Formats: sequence, C-alpha cells, structure tokens
Amino acid sequence: MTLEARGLIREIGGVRIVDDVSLRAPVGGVLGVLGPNGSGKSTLLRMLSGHLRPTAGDVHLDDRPLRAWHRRELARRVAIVEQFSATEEDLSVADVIDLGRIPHRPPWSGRNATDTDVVRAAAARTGVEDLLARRWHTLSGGEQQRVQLARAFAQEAGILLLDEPTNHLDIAAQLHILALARATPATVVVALHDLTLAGAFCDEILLLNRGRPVAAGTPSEVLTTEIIDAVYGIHALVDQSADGPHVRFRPPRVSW
Ligand SMILES: Nc1ncnc2c1ncn2[C@@H]1O[C@H](COP(=O)(O)OP(=O)(O)OP(=O)(O)O)[C@@H](O)[C@H]1O
Repeated sequence: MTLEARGLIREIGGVRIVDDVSLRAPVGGVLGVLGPNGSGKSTLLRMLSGHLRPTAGDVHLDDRPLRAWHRRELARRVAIVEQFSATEEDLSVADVIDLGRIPHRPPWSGRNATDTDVVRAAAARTGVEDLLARRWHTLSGGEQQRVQLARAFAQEAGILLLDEPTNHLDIAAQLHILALARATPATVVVALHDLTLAGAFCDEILLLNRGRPVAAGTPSEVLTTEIIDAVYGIHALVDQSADGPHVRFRPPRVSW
C-alpha cells in the first residue's frame, strides 16, 4: 500500500507542532522518523493513522485521502502502536492481541478459528506465546510492548505505524522487533531515537526538528556529523559501513 502525506500541519494553541511535513513511505519498506524530544514524531504518526486531524494538509492511502476511507476499512489497513498504549479493561494477553482482529470480523461476532491462529502466530513472532493467558496488567513494560506489537501484527494491515517500538526492550528484543518490522510485507513508518538502529533498519529517514522536516533520504545521506550536530547540538562521529551508518558520541561535559 502507498502512504503519502502532503503539507501536513498541526497547530495547538497557535503553535505549530508539525510544520509542513510531506513524505512518501517506501512501499513494503521502512521509513524512520527521527528527531529530538518534542519534535513532532508522535503527532505526525497519529495524523498518518487518521487518529488526529491535521490543521492543514492531507494524508493519502493508496492515493485516496484518509477522510474518504470508511473507519472500518481504514482499521483493516492501518495499524498503529503508540508510545503509551494503555488498555483500561482487565484483559488477558490473548484478548489484547485479538483487538487487532476486530476490524476483520462482522460486528458483535466472536473470535473464530482464523483469528485464534493469527493471534497465536503474532504472539509467537513477538515472543509472548507463553503469556497468552496472563492478565495484561501483570506484564512488565517490555512484555506489554511486545504484546502491543503482536496486536498490530495480528491486524495484518498494509501500513504499520510504530512509535518508539523499542521502548522498554532489551537489546536482543530491539533487534528482533526491528528485524520483524523490516521483514513484514507492510509499509512501515517507525519513530526511533537510536540513530545507529535507525541506520541499520530503515530504508529511508525523515528527520524532524521543532516540527519541521530538516533532512530526508537514505540513512547515509541523513545521518551525517553535520546534520546530527545541527539538529541535536552534539558532536557525533559517523562511520559509514555496509550495514548502515554507525553513530558514536562523546559524553557531553556538564557541571552540577
Ligand atoms: N495536546 C497537546 N497540547 C499541547 N502541546 C502538545 C499537545 N500534544 C503535543 N504537544 C506538544 O507538541 C510537541 C510535539 O510532541 P510529540 O509528542 O509529537 O513529539 P515527539 O517528537 O514524539 O517527542 P518524544 O520524542 O519526546 O516522544 C511537544 O512539544 C509537545 O509538548
């Protein structure tokens, strides 16, 4: 599926928190959205998902504006894992993953055999198959994150929007989840903080600063010493290698 944004703007109280962002996610590939805290990554992802209406500009899914899609059709095509995915109700892990199946079945009908298989497969992919009977609230932060990813995979959407999916995950799990995001046939847009991980797993990167797009292109085009310095105000050493740019930092001097 194609996902394109044209001139997206989001204003809150007269302040532009996303300021004229256009993008076209590589079909079947991974677009990384990077930027300092508060640069507008989550807000952008929420507009791409249709959860948040832009103040101006448009998002197009398969060349049709999001607002022309029926909610249910959209839910079958776009899955989002937000940074703080809270589930209020006391659900089991299997039930949380099954939330991803709801758009695929008639209203008010229960889980069928296909749903059960898809939920199990998604749980296995993200390493939570042993947790299916547990209550969601009893899980650790990293386990909850994996379950939310399983829910999104179970949705079998053509577009996968992941807001810092590596939060709470140990390094092996981070690599595993990003490798899965790369392996899925879906078009993936992922907000990340780790520049080296972004360089290794993204086909393209969009770098935001204060809501504005400041660089876009391949990881080696975007992750350069000059651009990192300009956006983050730090000195980074970038080694360009076959598996993407490796970014090294020197700890800053701070006084107490
Ligand atoms: N409802 C709101 N009211 C006021 N300000 C908001 C609101 N939502 C977001 N903002 C502000 O908009 C800016 C962008 O927020 P956003 O969460 O999109 O950034 P982000 O790049 O995802 O940040 P982080 O890396 O810290 O998760 C921030 O300064 C945030 O405080």
